[in-house]
Amino acid sequence: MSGILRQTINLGRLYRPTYQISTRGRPLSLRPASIPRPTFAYQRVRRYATQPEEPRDKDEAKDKTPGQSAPGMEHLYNKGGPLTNEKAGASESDSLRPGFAKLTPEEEKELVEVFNQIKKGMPASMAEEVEKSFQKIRKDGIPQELRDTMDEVKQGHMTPAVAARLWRQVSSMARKTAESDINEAKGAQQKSGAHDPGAGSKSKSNNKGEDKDGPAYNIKDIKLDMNSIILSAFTSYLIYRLVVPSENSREITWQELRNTFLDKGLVERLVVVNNNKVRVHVHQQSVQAMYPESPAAHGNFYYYFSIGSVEAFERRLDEAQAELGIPSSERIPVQYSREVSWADTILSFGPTLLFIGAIFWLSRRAASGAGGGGAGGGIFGMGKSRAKKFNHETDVKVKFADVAGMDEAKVEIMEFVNFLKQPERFQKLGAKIPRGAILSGPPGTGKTLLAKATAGESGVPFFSVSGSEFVEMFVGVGASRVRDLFQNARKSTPCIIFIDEIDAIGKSRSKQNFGGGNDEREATLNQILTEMDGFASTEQVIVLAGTNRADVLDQALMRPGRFDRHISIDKPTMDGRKQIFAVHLKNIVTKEDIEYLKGRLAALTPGFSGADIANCVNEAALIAARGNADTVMMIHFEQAIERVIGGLEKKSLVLSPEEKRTVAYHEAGHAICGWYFKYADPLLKVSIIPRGQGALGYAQYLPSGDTYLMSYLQLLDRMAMTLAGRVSEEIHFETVTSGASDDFNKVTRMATAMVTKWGMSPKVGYLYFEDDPNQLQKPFSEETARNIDTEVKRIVDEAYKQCRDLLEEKKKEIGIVAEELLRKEVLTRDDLVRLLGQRPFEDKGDFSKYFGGRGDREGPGAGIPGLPEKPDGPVLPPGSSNPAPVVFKDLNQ
Ligand SMILES: Nc1ncnc2c1ncn2[C@@H]1O[C@H](COP(=O)(O)OP(=O)(O)OP(=O)(O)O)[C@@H](O)[C@H]1O
Repeated sequence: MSGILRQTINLGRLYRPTYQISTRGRPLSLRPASIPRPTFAYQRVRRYATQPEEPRDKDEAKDKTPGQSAPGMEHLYNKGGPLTNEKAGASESDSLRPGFAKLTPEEEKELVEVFNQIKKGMPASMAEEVEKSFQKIRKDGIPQELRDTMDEVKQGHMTPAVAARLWRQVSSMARKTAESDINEAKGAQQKSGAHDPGAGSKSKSNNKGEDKDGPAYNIKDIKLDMNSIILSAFTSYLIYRLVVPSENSREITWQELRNTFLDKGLVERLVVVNNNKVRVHVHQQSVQAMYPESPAAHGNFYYYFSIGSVEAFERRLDEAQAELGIPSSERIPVQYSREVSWADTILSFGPTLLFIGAIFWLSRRAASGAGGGGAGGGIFGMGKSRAKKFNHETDVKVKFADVAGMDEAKVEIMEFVNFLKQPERFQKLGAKIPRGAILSGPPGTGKTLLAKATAGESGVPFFSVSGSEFVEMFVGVGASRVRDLFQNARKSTPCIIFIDEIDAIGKSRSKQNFGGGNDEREATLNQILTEMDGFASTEQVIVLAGTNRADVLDQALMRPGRFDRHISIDKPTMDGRKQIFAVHLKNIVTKEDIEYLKGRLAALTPGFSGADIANCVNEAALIAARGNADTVMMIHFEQAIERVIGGLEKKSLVLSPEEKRTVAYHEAGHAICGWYFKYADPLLKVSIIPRGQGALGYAQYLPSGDTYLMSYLQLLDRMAMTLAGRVSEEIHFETVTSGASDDFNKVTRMATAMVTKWGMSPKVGYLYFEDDPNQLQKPFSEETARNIDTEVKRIVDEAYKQCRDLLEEKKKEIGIVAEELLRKEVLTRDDLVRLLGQRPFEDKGDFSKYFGGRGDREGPGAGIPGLPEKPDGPVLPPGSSNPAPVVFKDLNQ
């Protein structure tokens, strides 16, 4: 603004008679020197510093006729030169719109350049539009207020507020231009309508923008008008040019400055910028009078020259002024300024700003995701639920018929299906349907399958998500995903949500806080609780959740109104396994008698989960395919089962003859005990081929059925049988090996359970002690501890004695079996019958049915549920601590 003021004052001064100027003082604000000066001295000021020098003689005046270029600067604005203004005719400036200012020649030139640039490769129609816009700017100029702001920017006052003003003015200009175009078009139309009555009637409807034939205008047209967009772009470009002023200045040399401006008194002041550049501010009116075509005659232009050092520049300037005879009081003012360009500042702060901006943006996005939920919330959609939606028509094809062997669970869950199918049946009696059910059970028992089948039967969409998918490192994301999931579910009611592994988030809050809380998990759990509470009782959203650890779940989840039902799904029974085999055998090509096959396989696979069975069947098919068999045969199934139980055969592991011998006698000891103890499980197979992890030998026993109770005698027989490997080593070798450690582990656990849980020790009594590893203090006294230790030892010793007695007695038989084992590596039940004769006890039930009915009956309740075929305690090589698969694991639970 101050620049503009100064200009007007200068303008006024230029036309004042010289005497006025010489007698009247100048405004104080402009010239700080208030020292009284003689008129002479004042006039000298005019001549050298603020006014063009008057021609000393007429000849000189002739040389300086207006319209001439500054000497030495002709190349800049000669005819056709870059700064000439030949195109801007006087007639065009006459047609300026009120409030508009014309473009300067160099602005116009830049426009031409930009236009030529963007026209390249542009479709003809669009180029035409651009051309039109260009002509419009040339003709109309730009609004004066915009020009003022641009001048302000030029003076170096570019603040965010000025930038915002600029932008507003540019857009307003674009809008006004578009509006004027529209008005012109309307006017033209109305004019033509005046001659044509038909068209006139149409023009009425035009006002409402409803004319179907002619162009209709409304506010949308203005917003999207091509001209306005291009106009905006052009003007923005001009502003850019102003902000980056390289094009609005020209470098000159000291000589040029002297000859062209300094000597002629055209220099108003000099500004030393950043100690390396001097900006020359000239008396614009004087320059305009002397060199009308010079770009310096316009407000937006200045010359500059570079300097090596400020001192050298000052010296030179002093010398020059001294030469010109300028008195020291009237010398050209020199200012010193330090300028940092707007763009440079932004660039230097750029990385920091970018970083701060990125963090701000990310946190905003995360917060919006966490807080707002809804679709697409969160950082990269983080707050969005990852639940997979299955469409009941296309994706969920599972029906209850595909879920075998869990009849009770099916009955329980059937109620949900009925509710989803016929809600009114329940509602009319005022019944509230359970909100959800927790399906708990060991891995692979078909919890997900059952949930899917529920959706398949009810014919509703099914949202499946795992509990761990709610857990993320960002706080609030879990809760947000829960919200999103339930929101989506509500949109597709009736539907079923299935949250697998809910223990990942639903752990008891008091338990998980032990040793440090987890607020994120707690917030997620709270959100689930809230969402489940939030259902209206008529809302048909059923939430099913699966877990292997129902015991760790928060009680709040289990209360009525949330997961009202608790459906426990155990590993399948013999009958269940048969049914599951039947389901999976449907897809297998086999010529075996399916009825017999599924029975035998079920008998062979006690303790298998549904997933194990599915895997076994698939494995059998793979083995058959590997052997190029046409159909899958019994042998393939047996190999598959063995592989699933014992692991892969380790053919690469070569044992020394001594080690092999030890393993053979160890396994023979187990086999003999299994054969001659009444309550031992019937032996199916014994092998000394290393398998799986660290197991050097392997004996497979087969419980005749699913057993739920174990007698003292049964347990004792089993323990004796487990110790048989070590006892056999003791009897047949000089020394013993480390291979029986896993056997001892099992025996100890079994004996401890007998004493502390099953009330089988008269000395300890009928007490139950929880063996919680997190318990810091034992729940019994020192004396009881001592008693437990003594009793455990007594029971193990008893089992040992029983085993030793038998093996001493059957030393010869052990030798026979061991030598045969060394020869054949694998012995089946038939081999044992051949070597030892019929087992002295009768086999019963499924065993006799599916394994030839040979042998004798086995002891009552020989099997333990879930622990059927037992890879016997392995014989480990010395130094190895890797135990064989745990056999009696369930006894401790
Ligand atoms: N009762 C069953 N009838 C038929 N197939 C079954 C049954 N149970 C399990 N399966 C088979 O096992 C596979 C895995 O079962 P599913 O995923 O339902 O187990 P899960 O209990 O959810 O396991 P996890 O607890 O590990 O999530 C099923 O796809 C199916 O092939």
